[in-house]
Amino acid sequence: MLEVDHLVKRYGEVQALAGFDLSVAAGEIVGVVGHNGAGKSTFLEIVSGLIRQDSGTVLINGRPPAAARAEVGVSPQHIALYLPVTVREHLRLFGGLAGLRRAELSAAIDELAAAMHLEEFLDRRVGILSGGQQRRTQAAIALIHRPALLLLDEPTAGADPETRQALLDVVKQRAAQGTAVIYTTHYLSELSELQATIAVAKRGRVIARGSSEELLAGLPGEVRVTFPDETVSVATTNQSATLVELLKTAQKPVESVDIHHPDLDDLYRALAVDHD
Ligand SMILES: Nc1ncnc2c1ncn2[C@@H]1O[C@H](COP(=O)(O)OP(=O)(O)OP(=O)(O)O)[C@@H](O)[C@H]1O
Repeated sequence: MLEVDHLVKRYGEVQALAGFDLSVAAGEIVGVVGHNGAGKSTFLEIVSGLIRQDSGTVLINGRPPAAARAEVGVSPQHIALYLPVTVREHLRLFGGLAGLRRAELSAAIDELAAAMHLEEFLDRRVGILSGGQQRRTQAAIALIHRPALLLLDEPTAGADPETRQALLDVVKQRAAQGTAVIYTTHYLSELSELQATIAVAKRGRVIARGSSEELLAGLPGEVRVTFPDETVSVATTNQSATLVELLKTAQKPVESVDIHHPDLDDLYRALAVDHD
């Protein structure tokens, strides 16, 4: 559905993308993770048709971004809304621009308002909404015309748990209906919940791709057991077996145990070591 081949983009001295490759199938959710400045937003801006690459290709159902705008829904990282305009007017405007007719548009607004918990403030001006409510409005704009490709750039940044869950549920539902989704986030737990394929971006390239289980498998976690006079800490890929062993062989009272499972931070660290 989306084929991205060797994208390169420079901003003066800064090499934002240095050969970025990614493919996404219909119905697939790909979570793009990576340190600040890895090139995630630049990649999404090119796929959205907002900026142009220096070289490389992007094909959305066989067409370049400029010819495929109607098929793409975008929720940018930074809130981009018209403050004096209501939520409903935003959805009407963007739905209308994407070609939805009256009845279709009203039905789409009602459906999204319910799914994203927007009903209560549908007729309020965006300028007086909270940050989380603005986030939900921004995501709803991306979804209103049922795009075949959904680009969500940190859609849950600063969102409360209710907003986050509403968004995750809608994304799962759309993917199940065949929408291809690219989702950038710094929260690996969201990508696990979405059962997303993870693409790790580093310095303008995708350096690893797989499920979170695949990427985290083999990374060591840690088991720490605290005794009255010392703390023993063991790096291990099998935390429960290591803990049982430590407790069995302990010759003194145990004050506390602490198990650390590998997470996104460990993944970042491991990748940094492997690829520097
Ligand atoms: N308009 C611009 N002008 C100059 N440099 C830019 C511009 N946009 C991005 N950059 C630079 O390109 C690099 C990649 O930025 P980008 O925003 O794509 O990273 P990111 O992975 O989305 O980061 P974050 O997680 O912080 O959102 C950074 O070094 C950034 O400073």
